[in-house]
Amino acid sequence: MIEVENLTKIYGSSPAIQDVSFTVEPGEIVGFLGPNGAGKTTTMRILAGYLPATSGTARIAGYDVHEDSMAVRQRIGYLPELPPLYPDMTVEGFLYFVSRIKGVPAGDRADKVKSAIERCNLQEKRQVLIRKLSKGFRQRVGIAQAIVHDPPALILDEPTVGLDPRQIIEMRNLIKSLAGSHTIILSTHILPEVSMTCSRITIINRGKIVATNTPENLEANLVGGTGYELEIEGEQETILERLRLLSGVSLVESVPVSSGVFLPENRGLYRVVSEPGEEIGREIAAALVGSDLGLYEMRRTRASLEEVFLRLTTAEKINLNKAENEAESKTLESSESENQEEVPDLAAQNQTDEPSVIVESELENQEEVPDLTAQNQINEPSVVAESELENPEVNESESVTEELEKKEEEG
Ligand SMILES: Nc1ncnc2c1ncn2[C@@H]1O[C@H](COP(=O)(O)OP(=O)(O)OP(=O)(O)O)[C@@H](O)[C@H]1O
Repeated sequence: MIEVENLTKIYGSSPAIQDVSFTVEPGEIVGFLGPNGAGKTTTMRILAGYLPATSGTARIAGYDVHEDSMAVRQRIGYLPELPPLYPDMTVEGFLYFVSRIKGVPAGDRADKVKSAIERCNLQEKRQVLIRKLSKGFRQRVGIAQAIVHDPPALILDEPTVGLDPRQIIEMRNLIKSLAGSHTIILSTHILPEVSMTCSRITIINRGKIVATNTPENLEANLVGGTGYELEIEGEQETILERLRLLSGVSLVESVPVSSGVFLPENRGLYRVVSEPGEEIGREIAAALVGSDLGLYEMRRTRASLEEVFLRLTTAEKINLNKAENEAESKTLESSESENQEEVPDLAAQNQTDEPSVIVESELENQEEVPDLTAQNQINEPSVVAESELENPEVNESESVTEELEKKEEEG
């Protein structure tokens, strides 16, 4: 449904995104995750047809976002970081307005608006002026305007930004409820956002895709092998020796006991990591249970998604061993190149041999087209005067008034 290939955008001489490639399958929610300034908004705006790429292609439902921008806009709902709301309209009035400029036939508008209001749980705010709504409700109106024409694809840029924890949960549930019937790409810099809502994650850092996978696979792949933490009674050297003899084992070490944790005499903590792809749980248990060594605890460990994200976006070394971590934090001045070696090159698949990059001389003027007025241009060019495109803020109230007057005339 969404296919992005080698997308590059250069502002001046600085690339905001470089050779970005990913796909979103029909009905899927993909999280586009990255730290501030990684290039998420740039990518979202290119996908929504509001910003031309310097090179590369993006297609939605088979239509090129640049070449077939009108066809694309009819098939997407876009929630920008700052939703384009008209504060002097009521929720319902605004959604009617949007449905009309998005080309919903007059006879279908009432049903579409009602459905968007219900899906976004806005019934009680139907007649309330948008400027009187809380941030959370405004955000819901932002989603409602994105889905009111029932587009197959949704592009949501930081949909929970500025919401309180309860509103965030509501917003996540709303987004999840839209999956299946819509294909969704959701950008965020908040990790729990993607792990709770998305079936797949694409991680972007400094304008480049560094990983794309399910949350589970990201966790598993990055660690390489599977880790186990063990509490064993016996002589340390004997234990280490026996564990090292097991096949498929890449690392065996003793783990210092954290302060505040008490272990009886002659008992210690150990960590065993398998070779990539090896499953060694059975062998460990078989080697210890019934032997002269006492196995008191055995726990499988994995890197958390948070560790994966940090590793991919800061090139920090994942180290599951707390003691090593503490020691290492003192000597974190390890060279950048060393760190880079430790980050798996998951992005390699996205890189071409000859990245073609065209520097644009003129940057901003072709991009700052506001959402609603741009839609107007497509479907009903007469609704918004050209001057509004140049100065949307000044003319916003004018166009709203015009719209309200028209609505009054209509009925
Ligand atoms: N209009 C612009 N002109 C010049 N540089 C820009 C422009 N918009 C974005 N950039 C730069 O491009 C890079 C990517 O910005 P972008 O807004 O896409 O990142 P982001 O991941 O959405 O960040 P955030 O999470 O902070 O919103 C940043 O370095 C930013 O400073």
